[in-house]
Amino acid sequence: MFLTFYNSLTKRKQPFTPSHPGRVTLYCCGVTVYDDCHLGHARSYLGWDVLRRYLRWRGYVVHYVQNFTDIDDKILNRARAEGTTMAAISERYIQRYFEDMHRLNVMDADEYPRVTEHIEAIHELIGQLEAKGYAYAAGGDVYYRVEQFADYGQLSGRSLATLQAGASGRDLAATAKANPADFALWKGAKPDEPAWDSPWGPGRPGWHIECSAMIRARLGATIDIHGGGGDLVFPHHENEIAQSQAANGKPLANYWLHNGMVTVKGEKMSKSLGNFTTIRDLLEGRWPEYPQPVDPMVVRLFVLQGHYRKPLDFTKDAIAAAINSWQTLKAGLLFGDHHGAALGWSVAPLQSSLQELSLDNPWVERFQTAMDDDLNTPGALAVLFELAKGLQREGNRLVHEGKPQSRPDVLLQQWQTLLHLSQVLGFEAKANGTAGDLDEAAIADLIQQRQAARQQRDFAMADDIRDRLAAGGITVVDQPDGEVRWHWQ
Ligand SMILES: Nc1ncnc2c1ncn2[C@@H]1O[C@H](COP(=O)(O)OP(=O)(O)OP(=O)(O)O)[C@@H](O)[C@H]1O
Ligand SMILES: [Zn+2]
Repeated sequence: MFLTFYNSLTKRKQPFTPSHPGRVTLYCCGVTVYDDCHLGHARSYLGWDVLRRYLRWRGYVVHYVQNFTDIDDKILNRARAEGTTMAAISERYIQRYFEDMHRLNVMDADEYPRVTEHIEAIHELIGQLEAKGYAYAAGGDVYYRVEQFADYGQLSGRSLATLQAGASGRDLAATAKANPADFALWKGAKPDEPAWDSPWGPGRPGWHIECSAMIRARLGATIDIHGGGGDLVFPHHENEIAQSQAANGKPLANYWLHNGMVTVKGEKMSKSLGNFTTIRDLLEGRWPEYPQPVDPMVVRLFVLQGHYRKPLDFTKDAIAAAINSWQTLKAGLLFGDHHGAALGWSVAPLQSSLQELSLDNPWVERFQTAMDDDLNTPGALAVLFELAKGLQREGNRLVHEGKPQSRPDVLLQQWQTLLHLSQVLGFEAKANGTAGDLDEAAIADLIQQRQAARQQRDFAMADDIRDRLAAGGITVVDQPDGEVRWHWQ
């Protein structure tokens, strides 16, 4: 079995071979830090988190770098609106980025370079491009001369001729560009804007140059994998390639991976369209469609139930389905906590390492086959759900019939397999203390409210309360005699 990725550069699935055996260099474009992250961002970084976890699980040492764009018009506008500095805005949203990602159990990157820390490296790169004839200064700006780079369009498939035909005369008139397809490497300072000194006069870097400079500074000329959202293919990634390859004389990345968009009614979720839901609003019960706290693992499940390259529509139904699925998976993950003692297990949950799990374990094999196939997380999750459902059935037998069908050691192995494989996808269940957890008084209260709603034939309200209980891990069972029982899932 070998690992394959769909490479956007070659437009086909390819076996993965890193430049140095056993080691992987990975760079993913990071956020522009002017506001809270929405679910589109969550998808992107959850996706790369799983890529990274999976590479590690496959035995690679991964060096993962993700930038923060901390120089940008949007940050500047926000700073102006709040009467503060770009640095203060960036700092705030970098901290909030970490809070959000930690809640989603996204592992920290090895390095988080910022543009403001790489001004020198950017100057050096622009200087080299200029010396090689790929860049020219004009009107206080510096532009990349696209015509000079024969491979322009290799990633996006857009030819220079089409780009030129599509560019309006206005583009050219508004700047000092020689050709409408050229793009800014350095933007001359405008009055009242933060500016950095440079050999071309004061100003600030264009957007694309930052990634080329940071990749070279932190990871070298050629990296194994470059990731980012599909919306970045053109112009951002095309321009990264043009800059890096022209300056270094080597390819920028051997594999390009792009995630599909989170959409709302078919449109990309984005700040500019105003159709976004932030991660924290969803987790903290402020999404009007589902005004209850959502477990961060539900977000992870919502994302991973789709293949990373496909669009993913954010709807109430999709979240409700993920809530249900998480209850199943969580019950499986907590099987040992709930039933281990009754089964006479003495082994602490994660004591056995993966190596100790039998290699011909069919679940591990199926999981790996799915993930090796361009990170087929829906396929991998199907394996986890099969395990979780089997354990849940056995838990019920144990509770209701006094003993399970399978031997306790077989169940132990299944449970440990489930824990291990879930961790590869970043799923962890806590027995207590998750956002949705309720204490017994609150449960009794909600059950009473549900009964009252049912008596008033307000079934929508009754269902909402049952969902709220389910989100807290409680199953409500209506007895034929009208009694209501509940149990932890
Ligand atoms: N709706 C989305 N679905 C999936 N990925 C997204 C979505 N929106 C942004 N991303 C990805 O998140 C990463 C960070 O994006 P960035 O900070 O540039 O946001 P953006 O695209 O400007 O978003 P917005 O337009 O909402 O501000 C990029 O890789 C981008 O492709
Ligand atoms: Zn980038």
